[in-house]
Amino acid sequence: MVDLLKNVDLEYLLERYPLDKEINWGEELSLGEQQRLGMARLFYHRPKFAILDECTSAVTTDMEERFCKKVRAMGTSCITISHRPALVAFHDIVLSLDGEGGWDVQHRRNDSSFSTEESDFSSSETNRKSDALVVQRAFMSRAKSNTSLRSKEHSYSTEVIATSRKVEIQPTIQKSRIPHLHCHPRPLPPRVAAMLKILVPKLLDKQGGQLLAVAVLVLSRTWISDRIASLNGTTVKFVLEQDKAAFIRLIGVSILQSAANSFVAPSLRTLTAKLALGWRIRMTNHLLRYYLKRNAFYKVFNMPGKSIDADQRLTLDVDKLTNDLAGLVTGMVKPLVDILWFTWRMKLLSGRRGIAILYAYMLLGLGFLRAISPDFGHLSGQEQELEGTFRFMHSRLRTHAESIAFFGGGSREKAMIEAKFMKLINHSKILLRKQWLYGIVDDFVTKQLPHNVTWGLSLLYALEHKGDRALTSTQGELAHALRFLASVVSQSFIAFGDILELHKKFLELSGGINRIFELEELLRTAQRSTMVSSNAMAVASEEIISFREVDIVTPSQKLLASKLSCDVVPGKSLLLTGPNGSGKSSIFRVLRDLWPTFSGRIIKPSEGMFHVPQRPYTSLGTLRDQIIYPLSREEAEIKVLSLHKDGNKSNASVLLDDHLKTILENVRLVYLLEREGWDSNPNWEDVLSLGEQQRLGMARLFFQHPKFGILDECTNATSVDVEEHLYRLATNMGITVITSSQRPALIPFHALELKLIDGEGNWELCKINQ
Ligand SMILES: Nc1ncnc2c1ncn2[C@@H]1O[C@H](COP(=O)(O)OP(=O)(O)OP(=O)(O)O)[C@@H](O)[C@H]1O
Repeated sequence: MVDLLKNVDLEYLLERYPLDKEINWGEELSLGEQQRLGMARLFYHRPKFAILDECTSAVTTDMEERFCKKVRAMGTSCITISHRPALVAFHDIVLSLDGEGGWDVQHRRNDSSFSTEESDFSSSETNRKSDALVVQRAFMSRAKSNTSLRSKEHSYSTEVIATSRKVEIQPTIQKSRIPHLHCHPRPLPPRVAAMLKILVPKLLDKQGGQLLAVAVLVLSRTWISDRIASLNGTTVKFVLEQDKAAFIRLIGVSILQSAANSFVAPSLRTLTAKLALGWRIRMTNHLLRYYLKRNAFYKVFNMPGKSIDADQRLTLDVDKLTNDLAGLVTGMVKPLVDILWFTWRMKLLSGRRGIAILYAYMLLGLGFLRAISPDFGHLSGQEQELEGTFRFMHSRLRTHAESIAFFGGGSREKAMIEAKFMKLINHSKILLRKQWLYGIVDDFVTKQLPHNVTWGLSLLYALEHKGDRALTSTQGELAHALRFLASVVSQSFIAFGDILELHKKFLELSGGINRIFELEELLRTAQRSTMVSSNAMAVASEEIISFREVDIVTPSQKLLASKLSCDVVPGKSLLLTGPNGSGKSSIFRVLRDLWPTFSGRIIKPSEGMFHVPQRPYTSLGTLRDQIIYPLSREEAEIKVLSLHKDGNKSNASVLLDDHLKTILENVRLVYLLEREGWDSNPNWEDVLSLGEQQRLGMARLFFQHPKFGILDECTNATSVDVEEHLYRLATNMGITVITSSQRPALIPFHALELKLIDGEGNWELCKINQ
């Protein structure tokens, strides 16, 4: 393993992460590091044939050539998909496709030149064909003269104008830095208070009305239960007295009561569901307000050493919590009302002694059950977390379906998904077992044993009852009273059971509340976490992007660039170079406030800066939405109107589409418009190639037309000529760019080069002399 990592220059990962540690590699490794890991995988498997699909586009050309040599030495035959002419030297056949059905195969001759076997390229019929021809020529000229491109690349000289102080690795200093997102978890009571503030901000609103209606319905249900209990006793009395007329009257009353009861129960259920829905809206809106502000979602997902399943918490957990809470309102009000009502009834029937016996039993039972109850809150919190991990495994599979399918990784993924599923199931089984055992004791104490208490109380009542037992009327009265007493006692015990149940529900709820409010607290902290040290500050200026003595530090506290200082003024673009993992994208993350600044000063425009990231992103929506992202159509129309200084809103839509069409022509994607039209809505990530997605990224830049463009290797899947064309366009439009790239062909478009030397803090700023 160590040798494999050495082969791809990743041995430093062993110092950072022990071999057996599970981390979120996708988030913690740079794209180049991930691609090198991919090559390590290839060297490990040593296959006879390998298909390499632009899998080294983010590593330097030198390293790519080194990999090709090693693959050859292993005796592996490759089919390589690439835009880099340098790789032709390692292949015997070149197949070029023009995307219009045309293709061309060239074979290597003995003298290393290539002969065309079959060609379908006619004199440029379409733009795409002419593009393909340019690419093909670039490949062939590279094959003929392997050095010609290099000599072109090296026709620029650089002059060092600033450099970092020599940085030695100082683990103790790095350890003492403050983590990127850090907050102290609060105890449960303040979290409950915060939740109540969100859910019930005032009593007199729609939700307050619903809450009141629930309380009224619960009261009426208790009253109806009491009446039914009383009727129960009265039936026996009338049966004993054989009073037919009274009996029929009683049946009439009973039917009316049953009808009322039928109305109350479903209404209560519906109102409770409405209450839950209302609370879900409030809670979700509250969380979304922080989640999608100032990129808090990024900070939460990129916490070092801790993975927060925010998606699960925002969706299923909030739903469960609000449903449980609404259920708790009836669950809490009902037993409390019941217990008060029936206590009063008990007092009338059996006096203080009866109540004392009843309460003594209840308190003892409650104490006993509390003592033996497992920590259901923690257990159900854990269950929700495991549920979240299981879902996450499936959503990862969906996101990376194509790569996994190419690797044939189905069975490995199955094993991993099954492992997570088993963990969830085992936990659920433990929880079920604990619930079952607790349920037995709970049932015995709250439902079974109370029968004996009822008997005891009935005996007490009968002993104290005065009257002639021989008389039928006395017997009837006694029978009525005893049945009523039995009903009252049993209702009291049901209420008592519900109160004990509440304890269990509270415990379970506390797990949900803790999960949601842990996220809420992190999101709030993320709003404030941009500047960490008191020395650090950000200043807005329209004309410059400047780093003054800024430390670039990863979330896992590794120093990448020490006291970085450099200025980018309009017209003087900056090229950022350095080996994979040296911190090029990290500088952009700090610039965009995704990672906090620990020291120094960053000066940047408050607007007029547009980032095109390394990994392309396609949003949901039409082709139009892709180009204008992140603006909405209305905002884009306003932008175009102001661009054309046209106040006529009815023209906006046509003007916008014309403008976007020109941009598509510029990035050579107009065939997408012909193929898909303006309004189709496919899943763009699936229907566009990586290079097409990258060109769309550049189309976004041209639409935004900012003063500064931050381009993070966002054209490395396009051919060199297209890349040069795109940069020429940006320069002509007056966009000053800060580019992270491994491609020397981009040097002419920049005035400065910032070299990150080793990813250990050292850097060098050079002036490019054209
Ligand atoms: N979220 C993170 N948590 C911890 N470490 C990270 C995180 N993101 C990146 N890193 C580490 O920081 C270092 C710099 O990463 P960065 O993405 O800036 O590299 P890069 O120079 O842009 O590389 P490439 O050329 O491969 O794109 C890498 O070693 C990477 O492993």
